[in-house]
Amino acid sequence: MASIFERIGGSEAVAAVVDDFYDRVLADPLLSGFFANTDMGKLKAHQRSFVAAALGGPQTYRGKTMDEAHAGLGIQAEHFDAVVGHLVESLRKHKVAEDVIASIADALAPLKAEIVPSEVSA
Ligand code: HEM
Repeated sequence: MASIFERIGGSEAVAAVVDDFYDRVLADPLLSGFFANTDMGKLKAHQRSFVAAALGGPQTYRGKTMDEAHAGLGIQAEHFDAVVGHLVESLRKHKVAEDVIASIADALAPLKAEIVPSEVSA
């Protein structure tokens, strides 16, 4: 059974999706502010890491946990959903099949709880 990575079309197709996704996130006024102080190299790495998480690829990232990396940034559910929405649009643009897109969205869903702080009432 082909991996999601293979079903998208391998590294070239994935690179094209990452570029398109990156442009969409930066062009979205809801999201661009989060990355205002992030340099471009780091931002590219961020989008690759996001796509890698979506593809369930080998976990090569050895940095902070997702909740440590995003603590204090004020990321809300709507921001997480908007980022996932841009990825879905990029995948559609590159003619990825809808069932593959659905698997990708499923793979990202569990990260939402780590990245969006829960609303704990004081
Ligand atoms: C599956 C979802 C995501 C993954 C896998 C992911 C991954 C990462 C990683 C690996 C880092 C770097 C941590 C470090 O410096 O050690 C990071 C930082 C960051 N992430 Fe995410 N992220 C995700 C979702 C989001 C979302 C939804 C937003 C905002 C809308 C966001 C905004 C940021 C920002 C602003 C930083 C700090 C960048 C900087 O250092 O300037 N991330 N993320």
